Amino acid sequence: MTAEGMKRPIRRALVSVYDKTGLEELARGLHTAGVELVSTGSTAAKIAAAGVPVTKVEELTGFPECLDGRVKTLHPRVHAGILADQRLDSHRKQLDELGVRPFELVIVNLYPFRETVASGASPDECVEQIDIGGPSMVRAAAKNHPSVAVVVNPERYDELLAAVEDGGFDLAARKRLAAEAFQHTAAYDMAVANWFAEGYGADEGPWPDFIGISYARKQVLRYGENPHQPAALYLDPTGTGLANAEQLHGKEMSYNNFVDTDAARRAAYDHADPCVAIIKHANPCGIAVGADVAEAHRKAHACDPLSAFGGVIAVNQPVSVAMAEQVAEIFTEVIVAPDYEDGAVEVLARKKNIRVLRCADAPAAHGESRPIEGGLLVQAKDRLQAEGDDPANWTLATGEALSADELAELAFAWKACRAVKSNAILLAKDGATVGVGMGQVNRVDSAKLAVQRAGEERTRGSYAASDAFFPFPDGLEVLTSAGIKAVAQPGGSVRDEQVVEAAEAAGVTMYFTGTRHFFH
Ligand SMILES: NC(=O)c1ncn([C@@H]2O[C@H](COP(=O)(O)O)[C@@H](O)[C@H]2O)c1NC=O
Repeated sequence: MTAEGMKRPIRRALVSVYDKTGLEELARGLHTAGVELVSTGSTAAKIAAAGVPVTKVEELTGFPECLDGRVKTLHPRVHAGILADQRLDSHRKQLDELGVRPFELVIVNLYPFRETVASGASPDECVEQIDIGGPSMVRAAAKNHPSVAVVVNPERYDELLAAVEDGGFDLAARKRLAAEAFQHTAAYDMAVANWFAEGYGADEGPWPDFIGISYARKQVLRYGENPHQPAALYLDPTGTGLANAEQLHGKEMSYNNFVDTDAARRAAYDHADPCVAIIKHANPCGIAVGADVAEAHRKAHACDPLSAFGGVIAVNQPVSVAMAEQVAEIFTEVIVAPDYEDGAVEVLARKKNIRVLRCADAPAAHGESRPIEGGLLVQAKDRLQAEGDDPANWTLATGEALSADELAELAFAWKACRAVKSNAILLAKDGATVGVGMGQVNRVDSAKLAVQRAGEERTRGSYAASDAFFPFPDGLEVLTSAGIKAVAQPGGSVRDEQVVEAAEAAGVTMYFTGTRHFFH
């Protein structure tokens, strides 16, 4: 037998758990298998109440649990029992001399620090929930995995009982458990370190001097952006957002599906009315609002049906059966919505492959980050602001002031433009995009693309938005000569005067928003 396959029988276990899920069954099972149990305060009380013999830690240490539980297991009799390397004659001899008996199993889970912080508890209450003795035992047992098995997750109890009855865990299993244990304490410490950094660290503005990130693998993906790139999806500890969406139907999500679905949600949630965004390669090929989601979808799809083929659809409200019927007619990679009305998923499921996702959370408002070589860029999310994105705060740069309805049309174009990769020029009419020019390295080409996509008829009388100022009049002139009615742009170029003159000469209304929405 290989060393990896060698099992270590479990005779004595140390059990100290905050989360007591499954504890009684576990204790009974261990006892039946002949394992002696040693345990702390209320864990021991619960085991004893279940009629299972248990030794209290304080009987073992000869020292009372004290300081409101701050000191329970922090004792050499406990830690020598966990840390003795049973492969070494010298360690076994020392344990004998000291009268310490070894543990072969440690079962611990930690005080709920993260949950306590999330509950809005006071700093003192949060600090009290920083587990000290628990991580010490977990780390000690994980370090000593050649001799000790460590279990930190109640979901492993069934597996644990099966292993105990089967002669114990082999070394390979103890290594896996040790890896899980160190992940558990590392993620725990990361939460503590972040909390301290945010509250007590040397901040600069809102930026803590340390950001700890812990991710746990959710799934291995078929491949990454391209088939030769291996890829996987990891989850952060928030348990929210797209990465945690529930898949109701369809093929497994791919890397690109996730990227596009993220972009689609970003676009769809900018509008209060029922809104549908259709995304290809992280850019919108249609965004529209409507009286209901079915109408919004028809309008969004009409923007660019050619590009919408194989698109990713996000909706900001539950999908109706009527909308599902429409989507089922079009080849669609993914649809994501906060929910689905009765029967809608069944209609969508007529297409075998379409991935149907339910994600109840709106996209999070907190910061966003982007790794660069050797570092991480972090910024506040580009949300729509009260100023700048509210037409009430815009400045009329030239032309006739728009009516309230017309201004709402221009505001829709402005908001929709935020979801387009820079340089972005977007044309809209009747609460729907009609032409989107995205991702060009100059604004003139983006303008040309938007006009070309909209076509002559739809461009005439449309409402245009530019994600950043026009550095020269040329980009604007592409739009005005194609007949747009009005345009919203941040303003702020050194050549604003020339740009305003060009708009004036064309008889086009121009508003300065004062806010920029670059999106790279
Ligand atoms: N201080 C200690 O020596 C100590 N030893 C174990 N704990 C924790 O106490 C909890 C279990 O305590 P109880 O059995 O009293 O419910 C576990 O979450 C364990 O991680 C401790 N608590 C905090 O550090």
